[in-house]
Order: sequence, then C-alpha cells, then structure tokens
Amino acid sequence: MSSTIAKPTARPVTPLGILARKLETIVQELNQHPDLPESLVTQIKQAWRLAAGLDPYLEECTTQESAALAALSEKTAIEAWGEHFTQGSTVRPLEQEMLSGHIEGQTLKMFVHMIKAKKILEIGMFTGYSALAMAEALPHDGLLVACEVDPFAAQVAQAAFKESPDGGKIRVELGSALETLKKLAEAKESFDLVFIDADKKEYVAYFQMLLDSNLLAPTGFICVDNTLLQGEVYLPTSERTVNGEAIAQFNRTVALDTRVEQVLLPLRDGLTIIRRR
Ligand SMILES: C[S@@+](CC[C@H](N)C(=O)[O-])C[C@H]1O[C@@H](n2cnc3c(N)ncnc32)[C@H](O)[C@@H]1O
Repeated sequence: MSSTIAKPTARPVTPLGILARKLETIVQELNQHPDLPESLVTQIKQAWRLAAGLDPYLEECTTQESAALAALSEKTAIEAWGEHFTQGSTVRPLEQEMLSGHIEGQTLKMFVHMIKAKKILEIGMFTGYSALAMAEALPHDGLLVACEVDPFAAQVAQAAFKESPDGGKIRVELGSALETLKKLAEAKESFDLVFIDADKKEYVAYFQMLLDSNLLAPTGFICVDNTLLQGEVYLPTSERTVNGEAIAQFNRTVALDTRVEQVLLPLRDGLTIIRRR
C-alpha cells in the first residue's frame, strides 16, 4: 500500500544548489549587520543572484519533460520514503532527491538521439525517471535494461512505465547490480550506452566489469552520475563522507585508466562521459 505526504521541498544536492542556499542564508543574515560596507552587501547579493538564477534559467530554456515524466517526478516527490524505510517497505533508505530530473533526463535523452543508441543499460533505476527519459529517445525496437535492487522503487517505476507509450522498451532486472551485470556479461549482452547511478561504493566495480567484458560495446559510452558528489571530491578530504571518498576514488581510477578517455561535466551533481579509446 502506497503512503504519500504533502509535497516536501527537495533539499539542494548539487554543488550549485548548495552554494545558492548558503548564499541565500548569508543574504538573510545581512540585515543583522547594518555596519557592513554597502559595496560588500551589493557584491554578496549579486553572487547569490548569479548562483540562484542558473538552475531556473536552464529549466526555462530546456524542452519540457513529457507528461509521463512530469507525473513520475510528482509521484516520487510525494512518496513517504522515510516512512517506507522505517516500516521495511524499502530495502535501503531512498529519497526524492535521488531522482535525476528534467535537465539531466533531457541531456541523457539527447545523448541517446545523438549516438542513435538501440540498447541501453541503466545501473540504478530508482522510480524510473532517467530510464523513461532515455527510453523516450529509443527507436521502437530499442531496449533499455534497468537494474534496481529495491522492489518498492521498481514497483513505482513499473507502474509509471505502464502509463507511458515508451515504457514497453524497458526491462527491469531486480537484484544486486553486480549480480545482474555478471549475468548480462555471461549472456554476451552488449550496450551502446550505460548510465551508472547506483551504489557509489560500487562505481569502480561497475566500471571495471563494463570494460573487462563486452557489456560496453566497442563504440559505446558510459555516463556516470554524481561524479562531483556535492563538491566533496574537490573540498578538503577531512570533510568527505564515505560516498564522497568512493567517488573521489572512482574519478581517480577513470583518470588513470589508459583504456578510456573521459570528461566530467558540471551538470547537476556532475556527469562524467567515458568512451573506450
Ligand atoms: C540515485 S538512485 C537512481 C536514480 C535514477 N537513475 C533516476 O535518475 O531517477 C540510485 C538507485 O540505485 C539503487 N541501488 C543502490 N545500490 C544498488 C545495487 N547494488 N544494485 C542495484 N541497485 C542499487 C537504489 O535502490 C536507488 O534506487
């Protein structure tokens, strides 16, 4: 039985979002310091506007998401994820902030169009937003295999896929991603595009399995989410969480691997694109 809550505001989970929120707090506190020079106050307010205005502007200039994606985003936002975990309905703590969203979904969709992908692998599906966004760009005979360990999240995703004309292109593999990758590799499956967005501590293992097998097609691309991990990867190491350290290690691994070339884009929480040399 699904339990929902009044739509909570998502907390910022990107370097830019966190920066904008911090500057907003500073701007609010300026009133308590009437002795500050006016030029300093003006510059702080300009910095806040510069940071806070970017994401809304990107939204405004990007093609609107489909009705199915908008509905899925809304459904994910009102699920009582905290309650689901404490009651044992989900196997791991999940939260609405995990959903990639409009700008990243549209970016991935563009990549699918650009490389004319026919087979996509997603590692970490959650409620299916990025999977459905990419599936919308696949041809009718295209396939997206989505790995997800949490049955509740998978159930929400599958219900949404049923409501979309593109949902039939998605096959959900429920279980540990590493187990699923092993099974897909043994079955000699190969993918034009792989989107990594599951357990940050397993990113290196996913990457190695993709490259050591035929899972990544010779001309395929890997897109990896959260490679900035809220800025933790470039902030002092003493401030890093376990996930921050895992992503820093992943970024180093990729940078040192001579089999690939890559670029880390500052999109949302960092999106790295990798290809075989
Ligand atoms: C950040 S969310 C994915 C968000 C999704 N790609 C989107 O854009 O909406 C990460 C998901 O990976 C799943 N996950 C974490 N560890 C996993 C594992 N070892 N195997 C499979 N799925 C895993 C989590 O349950 C969660 O639903």
